[in-house]
Amino acid sequence: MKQSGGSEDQKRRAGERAAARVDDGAVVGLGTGSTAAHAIRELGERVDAGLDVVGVPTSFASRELAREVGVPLADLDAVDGVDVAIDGADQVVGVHSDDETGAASSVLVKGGGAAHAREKLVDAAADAFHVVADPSKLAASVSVPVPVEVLPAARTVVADAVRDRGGDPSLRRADRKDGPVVTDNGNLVLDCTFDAVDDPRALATALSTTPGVVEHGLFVDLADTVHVGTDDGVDVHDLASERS
Ligand SMILES: O=C[C@H](O)[C@H](O)[C@H](O)COP(=O)(O)O
Repeated sequence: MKQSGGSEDQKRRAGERAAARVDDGAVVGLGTGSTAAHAIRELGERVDAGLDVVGVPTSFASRELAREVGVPLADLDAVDGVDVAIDGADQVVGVHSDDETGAASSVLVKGGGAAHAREKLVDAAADAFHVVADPSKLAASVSVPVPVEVLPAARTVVADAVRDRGGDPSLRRADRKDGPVVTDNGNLVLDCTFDAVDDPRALATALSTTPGVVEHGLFVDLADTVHVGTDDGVDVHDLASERS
């Protein structure tokens, strides 16, 4: 499921640039995935150099990495708010590296690592949500499967509901375990392929209102800034200012 055509250097540039924007004293949402990991490592370096931050992890993996690099941690319900979240994406729709189209709105597809439920919770709670990506993630429309985390007992009824909307749900299987991927929350993931997603907002609402769905991977208009690491720098798309 997890694929990215981007290079590690591109991801590192994006992650480091976003981490460089974190102010002293901030509560920081720590995203999941290989690109967000670069931001967490950079935050660790900055903590070593004296930066005072508290990280709110979005997954077992981001918690482990933050512990390893020395970023102090707190749970979401133990902080007064989240100042900034830094997170990756499997696809960033509506932002183009050549600025062919405006970036007044954006849709992210997340959940390639099955972390999207906690990611959405933390990213949406943040005053500023910085996405970190490489150019391979940019797309004109949603063209990757949409991950849907479901209660285990709901997998067949949610799969039926997805089919009713023209989607093709597939239970995510584990790589090195027989059976399905089980999320950090003890749930299952349906990867839902749609031929065309003409109205991502409508699909997001439909999925959110389907009983048994814990969370889906469509993040509509949540991102404030997208940092796209390139071969020689970082393209920064400030969506918040373009929306206002
Ligand atoms: O569940 C995982 C997350 O949504 C990740 O942020 C997303 O899959 C992107 O990961 P990566 O930066 O490794 O491509």
